[in-house]
Amino acid sequence: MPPLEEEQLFPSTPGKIKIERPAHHHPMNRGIHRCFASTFTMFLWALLLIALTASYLSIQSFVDSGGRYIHRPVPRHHVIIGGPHWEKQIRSSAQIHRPHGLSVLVTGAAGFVGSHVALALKKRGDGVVGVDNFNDYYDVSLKNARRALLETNNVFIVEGDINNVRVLAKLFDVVAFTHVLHLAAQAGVRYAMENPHSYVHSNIAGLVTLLEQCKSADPQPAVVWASSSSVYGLNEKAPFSESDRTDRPASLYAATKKAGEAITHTYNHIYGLSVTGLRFFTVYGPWGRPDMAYFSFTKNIRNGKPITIYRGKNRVDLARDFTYIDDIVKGCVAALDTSGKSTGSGGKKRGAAPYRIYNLGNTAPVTVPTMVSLLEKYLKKKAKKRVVTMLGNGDVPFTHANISLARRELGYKPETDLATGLKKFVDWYESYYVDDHGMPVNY
Ligand SMILES: O=C(O)[C@H]1O[C@H](OP(=O)(O)OP(=O)(O)OC[C@H]2O[C@@H](n3ccc(=O)[nH]c3=O)[C@H](O)[C@@H]2O)[C@H](O)[C@@H](O)[C@@H]1O
Repeated sequence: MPPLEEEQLFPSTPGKIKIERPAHHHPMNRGIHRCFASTFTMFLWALLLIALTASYLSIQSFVDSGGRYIHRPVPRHHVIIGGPHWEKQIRSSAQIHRPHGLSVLVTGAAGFVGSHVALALKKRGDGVVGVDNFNDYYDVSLKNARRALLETNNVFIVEGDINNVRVLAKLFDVVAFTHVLHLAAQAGVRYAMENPHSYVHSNIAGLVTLLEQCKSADPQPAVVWASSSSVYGLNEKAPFSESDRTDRPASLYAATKKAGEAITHTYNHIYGLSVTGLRFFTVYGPWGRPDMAYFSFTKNIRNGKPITIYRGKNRVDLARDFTYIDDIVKGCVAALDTSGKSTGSGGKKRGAAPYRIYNLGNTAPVTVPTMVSLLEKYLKKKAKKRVVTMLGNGDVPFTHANISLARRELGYKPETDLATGLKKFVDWYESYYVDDHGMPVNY
């Protein structure tokens, strides 16, 4: 959260109360008036005291709860935003090296999808600047390793939260971004039951802060952002099409993504921002997220630890339309290339701008136990399985994307099946988690 200004913390209400002068100055009136005035003054002081105590308590509880529910950003070193050296790094990172290239601000650039897309854009000659708060939701050293990879490719990641107005304003001061690829978010479906406020902080408040910056920018960038397959919630019609119902989310995570779709629509409608929402379907692959099942199962199987496999109602296996990262990268890049321009500038709309939503899935759901047997095969080790029926934890029984719209309008065509993609993941995992002598390490 940006720091609150002093005026917001201590509203100057007392100074704004106007005390009317009495019309008569009769001594008795004066006595009554003095008595009344001193009672009134005491009353005012009491009010002031109560107001100050209340605002102190509410600030205190805000600060307290903030410390608990918002993931702690873990800076690598003292972060300085601004100054000639910083600006030089940003400009160099944003430099476009091909005709008609893009200049893209990638939020969540140290994340799984963010780091992959940032690299792909840079490699084809686009300008890319990242922003990421490096929070400790999962292993920060993995985020730092992704950052190191990006830095060797001249992609600079600014350490900052998307809720930080000053960081965003500074970035837009230095670079006229043509596009924003907004991937920073609190991810994870079931974790929303443990830490609901972190979802509101990043997926709602952070999104609005970013959109405010985008709408005021001149020129306005086009915005492409990560929604989620989870918005389909209790939808049972398969495969899931973009026009299907999305008003019955099964988790708070899904609800914040659905809210994001509504929020981005208002910025498109009022300010002429070009908006594309991408509904990702369980993205996996090398450099992935350790909180996801395929990743944590790999770790546990390799370390001989048990894994828990959730099962749905009537002992039905859960299934996911697992989508490989390289396919998702192509979908993101195509969405950026076809986004169309925002029409507004400096907060004023000048005409209608595109508002689009696409499924980016694989169209081939696979059950969780099948995913586990593939891992067992590649790791050459049997999993110690614990199967539990898990209801009401935010999970949906299956996901299955209809990708006709993305195929038609983005040329999106997933090419990697789960067996091939998981093999690539396990190969990466086994090369990443080794010591200096090439021996496997537990992390
Ligand atoms: O497609 C999406 O929209 C979402 O995909 C994933 O969410 P999820 O499909 O729940 O991915 P995992 O957490 O990797 O779970 C995959 C499957 O494994 C199951 N699972 C998970 C964890 C576990 O310990 N055991 C287990 O059986 C889950 O119930 C689920 O069916 C991502 O985590 C979300 O960020 C993303 O938005």
